[in-house]
Amino acid sequence: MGDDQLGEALEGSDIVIIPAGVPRKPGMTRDDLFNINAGIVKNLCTAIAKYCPNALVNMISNPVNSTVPIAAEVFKKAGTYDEKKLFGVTTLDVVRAKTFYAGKANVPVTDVNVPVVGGHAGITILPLFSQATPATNALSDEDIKALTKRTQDGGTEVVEAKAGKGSATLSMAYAGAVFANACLKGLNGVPDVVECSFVQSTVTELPFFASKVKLGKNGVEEVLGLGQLSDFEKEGLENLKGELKASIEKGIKFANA
Ligand SMILES: NC(=O)c1ccc[n+]([C@@H]2O[C@H](COP(=O)([O-])OP(=O)(O)OC[C@H]3O[C@@H](n4cnc5c(N)ncnc54)[C@H](O)[C@@H]3O)[C@@H](O)[C@H]2O)c1
Ligand SMILES: O=C(O)C[C@H](O)C(=O)O
Repeated sequence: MGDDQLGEALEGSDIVIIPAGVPRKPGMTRDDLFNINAGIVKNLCTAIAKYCPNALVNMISNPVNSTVPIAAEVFKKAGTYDEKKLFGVTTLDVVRAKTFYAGKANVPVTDVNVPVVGGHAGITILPLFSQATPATNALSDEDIKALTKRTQDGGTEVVEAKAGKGSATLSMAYAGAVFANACLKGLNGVPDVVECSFVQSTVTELPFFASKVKLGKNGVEEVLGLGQLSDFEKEGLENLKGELKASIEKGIKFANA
């Protein structure tokens, strides 16, 4: 298997999920994967532009905060870019936020929803527990801070537990399936399909940002706003912008070098 078979694998695809590349080892940040994964993603996106330019792309390969902008630049150069069709998969952050919230609030996880906005690395992952449903009074400010930190560090926790044998795989498979299924539902005209994703955005001044996105027959139907934030979340939002901006710019620069 290799580049020779890419055309055959991609032709006719409505959706392409990209999990290719190296995972972190303990002590690494997602950005430490940039040097290897940026080239892999660039190569795959060049092939997507050639063989299935209309497909929705679900980007899983890290660092997502940079690989999504790389993909956008590759598609722009090829003349195939459609901002409605490019998604950074941040569903695992939502899965984690839901799980940790359900445990602390003592509610069934299947009933829980928590939007997670920003990006997909460290402090750029911003769970909005003030908007979690079902609402609860059982959580103190300290609890919210701890849940936020655990959500932000969830990937690192797994990488450390696996001690050099990779990163989250089964939970990512679940999250990847949830997100791809939502995309397929949207393509098939199912109404009101909403998931968080890292997409081209005007929600903040940053060109890419994760927030709730309504999915439809052409991919993104609407990028939804942030809603009411708590003071803690407002502070988190301001604090993440510098790192997220730098990661986005790094991807754009790489793709145009
Ligand atoms: N977005 C997320 O939430 C999330 C979650 C988990 C993992 N990840 C990322 O997904 C990526 C893969 O992680 P993993 O744990 O599955 O790693 P893995 O090593 O288990 O799998 C990576 C796969 O990529 C393939 N690959 C390597 N180079 C390739 C190339 N040039 N072209 C095509 N395929 C290639 C390998 O053969 C392997 O099958 C990593 O970058 C990881 O950080 C992201
Ligand atoms: O943490 C990682 O390196 C993999 C992935 O991004 C995750 O959140 O589990």
